[in-house]
Amino acid sequence: MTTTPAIDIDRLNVTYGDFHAVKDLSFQVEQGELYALLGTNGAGKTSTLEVVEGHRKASSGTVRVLGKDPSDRRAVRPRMGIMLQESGFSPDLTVAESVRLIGKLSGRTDTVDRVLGIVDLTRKADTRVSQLSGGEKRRLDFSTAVYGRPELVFLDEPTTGLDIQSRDALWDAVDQLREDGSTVVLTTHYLEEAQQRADRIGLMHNGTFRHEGTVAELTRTLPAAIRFSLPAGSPAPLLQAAPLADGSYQIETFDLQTDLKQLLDWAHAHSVDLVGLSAAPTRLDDVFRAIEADPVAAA
Ligand SMILES: Nc1ncnc2c1ncn2[C@@H]1O[C@H](COP(=O)(O)OP(=O)(O)OP(=O)(O)O)[C@@H](O)[C@H]1O
Repeated sequence: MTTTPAIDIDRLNVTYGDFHAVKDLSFQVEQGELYALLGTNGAGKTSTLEVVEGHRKASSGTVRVLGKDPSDRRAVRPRMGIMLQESGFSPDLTVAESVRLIGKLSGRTDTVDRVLGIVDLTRKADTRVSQLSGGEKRRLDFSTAVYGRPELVFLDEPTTGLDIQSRDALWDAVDQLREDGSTVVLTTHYLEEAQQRADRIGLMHNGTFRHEGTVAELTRTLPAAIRFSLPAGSPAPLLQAAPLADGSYQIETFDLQTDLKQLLDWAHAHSVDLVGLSAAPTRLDDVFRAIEADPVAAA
């Protein structure tokens, strides 16, 4: 049985006057997935999400959210929890009043106590928003994503300003939402979070995808690096080891395990110490840097 995707985007375009911010973008987010929409600054992530969240009209293309047109706010809004970068709660309201307001505005059912417990603000229930710290405000923002266990959750830079404990607690709560069946769309510039959490990633640059897939699929687009130095008087290293400016060597490889074994076998056979040996798999950061450094991609 095929299920309807939580988000289905077909040839989306967003223009601002003459400026083409999103260009023929197509992708789907499956139900229950954690999908990270990542990209360079100005890539078009916010423009895309504004259409998906029903805040902006597409210039052209088709967008379906939970099987509906996102501009049909009454049908879609109660089923979505959106944690923006700034939720803009009134500074005069207390934390409990703000959470109650989320319930009224979203139309979902929950209890204020449960939500405050999840975002760890129970002790601040009667504190005014204006008196919260930056991290506490961010946790209050997160209530919008938690209240009433929405089917589809958007997290826009959710952990910015959070200490490590609050970050862990937020991700535990996201795991819980997913266990309850929610689909999660994440945008973040903390790439290691996307690397750890995302089922799939759409990587945008200049209004379109440069890559889309699992972390393994994205990182497979670039070689991994093995680095080492050799003590003076060592024999010449394997052919594919390129000398670097600091006197060390680097082997770039798409088959880290095989090449590392070959290097270790060579060192053993020649009784050579590989000084400062490191073998780093490709990370999402490397894929990003390669996009920014690529003159064709940057055009
Ligand atoms: N209202 C607007 N009018 C004109 N141009 C806009 C408008 N909103 C966004 N843009 C431009 O569209 C492009 C995409 O912007 P968008 O905010 O969607 O990118 P983003 O991927 O979210 O970027 P960032 O990571 O920097 O937040 C940028 O070049 C931006 O300057």
